[in-house]
Amino acid sequence: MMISKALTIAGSDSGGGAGIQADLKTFQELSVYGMSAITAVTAQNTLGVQGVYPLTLEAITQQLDSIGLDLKPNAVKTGMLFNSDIIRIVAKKIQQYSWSNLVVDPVMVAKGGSTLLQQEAVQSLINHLLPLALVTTPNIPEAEMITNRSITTIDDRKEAAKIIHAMGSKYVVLKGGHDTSTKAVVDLLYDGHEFIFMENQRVQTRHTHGTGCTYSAAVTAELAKGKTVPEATHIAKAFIQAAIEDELGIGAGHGPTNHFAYQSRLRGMNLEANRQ
Ligand SMILES: Nc1ncnc2c1ncn2[C@@H]1O[C@H](COP(=O)(O)OP(=O)(O)O)[C@@H](O)[C@H]1O
Ligand SMILES: Cc1ncc(COP(=O)(O)O)c(N)n1
Repeated sequence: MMISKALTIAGSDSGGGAGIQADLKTFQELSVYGMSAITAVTAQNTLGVQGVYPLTLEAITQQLDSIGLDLKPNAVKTGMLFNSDIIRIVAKKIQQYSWSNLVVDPVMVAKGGSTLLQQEAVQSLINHLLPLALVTTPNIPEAEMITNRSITTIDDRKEAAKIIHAMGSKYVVLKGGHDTSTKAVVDLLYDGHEFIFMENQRVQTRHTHGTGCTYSAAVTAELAKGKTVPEATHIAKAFIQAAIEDELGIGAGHGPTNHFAYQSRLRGMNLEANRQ
């Protein structure tokens, strides 16, 4: 059996809703073999981030070498990278091992406000990582940081997507979760030529911890299986919508999304179809 393989290079979330844990759960649900290189350990739960412990460059390099010298990921994603030294070493290893299908989720700030990428590292992300990206998936505040512009209108979003594309990312998904002014949640996909709007009903919930990680992991899993970027982002949007809608209600704060939901629904539909 030939199984598709995906690698996540990101931070660990002890609460299990975001970071490495969200990525591996998503890979598994989408039938992709998951691998991980951990950049930082966070002490985190649904109430917030209690501690951030970046790993040494040696530990990060060794994990990437262990994977690069043996296992060949079909797609790779980056999440929390924390500082510019980590970004530089990650970019170097991605090039050294010729890893393609790179999804860059430019994680900067946790939902509760804790810093997951130091301010001075944004320029390193632009210089070293975006030129390697097949897809970059900023939310609105991240796109504002990368482009140094404020984003309020749809035209602002389009302009920001163009700027990020010009920085070297072949596709840009500017996610719309942070724009609460409309009933729909609209993600904007840009390929350098045209804009595709991907839209779903906004779910009224506080349980959105790890939505960005889960979404970009789903894109990565589908790319690993050979899907195109428009196909992968379409499936990822359905995956995250199901994960937010079927909430688990875990924890006293901003709970995790439901990584089981997408497959449970598909199984349900298959059962229905078999009954007819
Ligand atoms: N309340 C919601 N209802 C439905 N989809 C959402 C909701 N919040 C976020 N999403 C979707 O989840 C993904 C992550 O969105 P976003 O919140 O913008 O990013 P991040 O989690 O990185 O801050 C996007 O595909 C977005 O459309
Ligand atoms: C280790 C880690 N990585 C990323 C996030 C961002 O989470 P979100 O996907 O909700 O923006 C997080 N809270 N913790």
